[in-house]
Amino acid sequence: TKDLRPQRLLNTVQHKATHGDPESVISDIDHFCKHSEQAMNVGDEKGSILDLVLSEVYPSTALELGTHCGYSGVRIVHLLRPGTRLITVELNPAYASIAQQVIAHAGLQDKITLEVGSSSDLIPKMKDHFGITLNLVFLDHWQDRYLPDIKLLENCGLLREGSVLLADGITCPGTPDYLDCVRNSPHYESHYHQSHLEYTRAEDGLEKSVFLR
Ligand SMILES: Cc1ncccc1-c1cc(O)c2nc[nH]c(=O)c2c1
Repeated sequence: TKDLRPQRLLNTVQHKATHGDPESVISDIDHFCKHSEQAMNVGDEKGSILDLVLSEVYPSTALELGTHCGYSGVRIVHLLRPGTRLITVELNPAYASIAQQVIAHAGLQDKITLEVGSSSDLIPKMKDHFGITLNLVFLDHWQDRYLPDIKLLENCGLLREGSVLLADGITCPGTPDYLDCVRNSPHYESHYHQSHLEYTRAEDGLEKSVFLR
């Protein structure tokens, strides 16, 4: 049966959040997820760590893997300089449709390119299509894809010295093979920001890894 939570989340954003106001979209989604039902967005606690890393990196081009309902995409673009472009990739067309409407409600549709499809298909097309290297990659799609996708990003020449990878779900659901790589490879400098699984008391955190080339 179709998961109706994303539609209910969109309804609450469209009825409660102020059109064109990203902060009200973010706080409305947090309120909905805290008081109504669980969702797979990064949430307010880990979201503050995302904000902190973003303010340090201040990327001009960013890639997000795993759009879900658009919460973190809105959070990322809202903080960045006007010329910044975010490419966000979502495999599930139903989620992508919800996210597109959430992003539009926040008034950020001109700054966010939403690509529907698998990261492994879309990443190889990014160099030609966008002709850029990425300052920031936010990994929030599926933990089994984190490691293969960063290898793909490296091989496609999309990372440069200083590119920052920020990965969600490090402890819950957990990404052991990815962690082993970024923490032990000489090509990455890694740091774990401990936090909690969105809207719960379970431990989780974000891993920030700088690509050293
Ligand atoms: C929903 C949930 N319940 C219990 C444990 C973890 C999760 C959970 C939370 C997230 O933020 C996720 N983000 C991207 N991809 C995921 O698979 C995912 C899973």
